Amino acid sequence: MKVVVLGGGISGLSAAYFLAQRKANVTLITGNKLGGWIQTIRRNNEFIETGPRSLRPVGDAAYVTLEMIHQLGLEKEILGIPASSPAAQNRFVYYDGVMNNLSSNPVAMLTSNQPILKGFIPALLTEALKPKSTAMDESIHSFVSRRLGSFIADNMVSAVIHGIYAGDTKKLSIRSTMNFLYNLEKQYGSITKGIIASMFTKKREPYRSTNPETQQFIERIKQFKIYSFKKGMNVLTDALESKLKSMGVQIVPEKCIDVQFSASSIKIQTESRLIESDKVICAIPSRELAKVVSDSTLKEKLDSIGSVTVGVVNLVYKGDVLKAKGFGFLVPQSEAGKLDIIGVVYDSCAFPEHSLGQEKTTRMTVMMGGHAFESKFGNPDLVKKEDLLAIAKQSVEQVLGISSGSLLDSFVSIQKNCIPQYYVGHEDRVQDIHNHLKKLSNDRFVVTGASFNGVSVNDCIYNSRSAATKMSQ
Ligand SMILES: C=Cc1c2[nH]c(c1C)Cc1[nH]c(c(CCC(=O)O)c1C)Cc1[nH]c(c(C)c1CCC(=O)O)Cc1[nH]c(c(C)c1C=C)C2
Repeated sequence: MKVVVLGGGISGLSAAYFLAQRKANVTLITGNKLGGWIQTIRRNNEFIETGPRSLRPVGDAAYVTLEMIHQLGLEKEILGIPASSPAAQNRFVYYDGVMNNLSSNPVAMLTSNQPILKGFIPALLTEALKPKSTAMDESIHSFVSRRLGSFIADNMVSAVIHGIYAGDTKKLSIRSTMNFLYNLEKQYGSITKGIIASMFTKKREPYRSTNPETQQFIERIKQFKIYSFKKGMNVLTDALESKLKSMGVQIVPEKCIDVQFSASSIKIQTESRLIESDKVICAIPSRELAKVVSDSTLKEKLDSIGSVTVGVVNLVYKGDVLKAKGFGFLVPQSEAGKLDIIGVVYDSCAFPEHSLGQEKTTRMTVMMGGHAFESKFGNPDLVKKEDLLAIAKQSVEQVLGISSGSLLDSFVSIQKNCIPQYYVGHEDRVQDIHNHLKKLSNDRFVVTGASFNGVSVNDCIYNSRSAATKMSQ
């Protein structure tokens, strides 16, 4: 069976891998950026990441990722962060002019007297008395305000959503982004009642590898809170590329410029060739696919899935400049008038091994814009990188009390449309796209990737595996 995979990011690479494992004849059309958003850069003595920088080893999707990592022979390349590390324990939210610690220890957090936790315990206690909504979907902000009050929605939840989607809680769907909370209300009438009830319900068996050695490896890595690789995240995409070559996958480093559906096959036009295939797994962003299909209804549906741009500024300071160690800090939407950044990851706290020099350095990544990119900084194509650098530097130095003379290196990237946004109604929109594609291609063209069903690297790999299983039947 001949299958074409579109997309050279983690979704495309892993879809090609799972198909090749299932003995399909695979052609992978990667475009010119293998690895997609995963890009590690070695600068002087530091590895810096401009995209995803760590993985979480929790849940079925994570276990599938770990199984693949083991099959790729990367077990010795892993850098794990134990639960005792400050990077695993402390996540800060900059609110009301101070750093609030959303510590991984819930008792320590709830008994602390931090401004962001004002009214949190009473809100939790009264949540169970609030009526259940019958709406099929609503915004995160509306859901959280209804159940826990607008203070928690505006501050704590807005900060957390900045740290995952760089998105606007008033537009994002509760059903598609925080499905566990949505389901608790639907099933038990309340989040708190649902949490208590689920403590007494039997849990579904987690995903297990059929290979005992692989399962042992998964159990070992599960002990970490997060992990990366000794030479950064590109270790994973590079290993996939090498493996695909050794499995006989044909890699075409060209862009797809046209897709035609016909009764018997699908025709993919790249910059220099026309490839005809029985089946296609499309793992490029929804809006990119919209540009290369001619069916106007499909185009419109694909274009309705939005995305946001994030300005990513990597900074390297001389010495240890962080007074409080942790994963980093987030800035809620309520602080947007005071600070022009949405979050900062303290990379050197999590992965000190990514600094190779003799002298101590502090590496951090400042995230800017997201849903507010255009209103804050203007058109992403016209924004000057030096302006973003100046804002990022000034913001972290002010908030963290760092002396400006200690900056050793910086790197700015503008990641245009890097995070898909699951707006209210996303679930129906995605179903509509699947149904339409089914009609057009008789189930021979499926879409996967971060635009549809989960933005994390683990979700992308898991969904690519499901698509590969479906296509190889
Ligand atoms: C400030 C911006 C961002 C930071 N990370 C991301 C953005 C936009 C991107 C991102 N972060 C997470 C995911 C999902 C993948 C996953 O591994 O689950 C994505 C796409 C994970 C995540 N990061 C934070 C939270 C609460 C989560 C959810 C899962 C978890 O609990 O680990 C917090 C967080 N993100 C950033 C910072 C600075 C931060 C906390 C201090 C940066």
